[in-house]
Amino acid sequence: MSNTIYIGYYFKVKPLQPGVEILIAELGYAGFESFVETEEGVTAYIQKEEWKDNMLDDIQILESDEFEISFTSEDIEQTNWNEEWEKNFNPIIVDDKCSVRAPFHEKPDTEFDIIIEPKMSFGTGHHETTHMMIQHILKNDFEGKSVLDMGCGTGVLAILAELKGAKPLDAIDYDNWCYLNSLENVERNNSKHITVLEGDASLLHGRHYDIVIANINRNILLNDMETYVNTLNENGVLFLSGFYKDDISVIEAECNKYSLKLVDTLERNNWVALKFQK
Ligand SMILES: C[S@@+](CC[C@H](N)C(=O)[O-])C[C@H]1O[C@@H](n2cnc3c(N)ncnc32)[C@H](O)[C@@H]1O
Repeated sequence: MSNTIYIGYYFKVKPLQPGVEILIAELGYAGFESFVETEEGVTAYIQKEEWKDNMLDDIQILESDEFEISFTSEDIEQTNWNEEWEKNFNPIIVDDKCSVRAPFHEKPDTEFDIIIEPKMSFGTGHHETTHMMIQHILKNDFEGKSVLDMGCGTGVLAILAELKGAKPLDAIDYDNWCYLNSLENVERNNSKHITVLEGDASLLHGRHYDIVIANINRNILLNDMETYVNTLNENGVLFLSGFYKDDISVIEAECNKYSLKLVDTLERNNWVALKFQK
């Protein structure tokens, strides 16, 4: 193990749920790499050289009146993340049909069983947006469809889409950790039709899909929407998440510009996941 020094930020969150989930998502977007949840709060880690003094400025939940959040920080030696995860990562089951678990959990009795090496990537199914995207995939037809999972994190959504019969599939993430973790998970789940790529929307030129799944965040989605739409086949379907209920109008307006129609909305703890039809 290297001697990388991390800054560990320990946040106490009251009330814990759903505050802790929102906090983790916002810290993840800000650049924190790893999180360990306990019953009292969450410790967020970032490499010392990645830390910038203004990093907490955009964490909206810290300004919220709904939650009381205090934090302390300290320099720490690199932790064995897997060990920490093993202590704190519970399997999840979505709609009695799909389990997402780590290799060290017992196999549940579900139609779809996905094994994720948790490590540091987003996408263990615990976040509301991943949960709702799994629900969308479960209730839609993927048989024989070509699929793009943009911002794939652990690759969980692409893996489920393949289990539902989709092929071929591309899973793309601009983060090297997520790219490597997706490769590992694709192999572990024996997903034969998924190609994992490292990069962003600039990779999409000349590629076409029946279904595009993108659980990223409001600003990236707005910025890259035209590229997503151009990559979508006629009558294609676009699933979007990574933003709050309040953002629906701006996301829908952007989609309407390209004649995409909002046909289904899921909501969970103020987060939403939308289905658009081309
Ligand atoms: C909210 S996570 C979703 C992960 C996974 N798809 C899930 O549903 O759990 C967003 C992912 O998008 C990636 N990402 C953010 N901006 C991106 C961009 N411009 N292009 C590609 N990936 C991006 C992040 O690295 C992160 O893994």
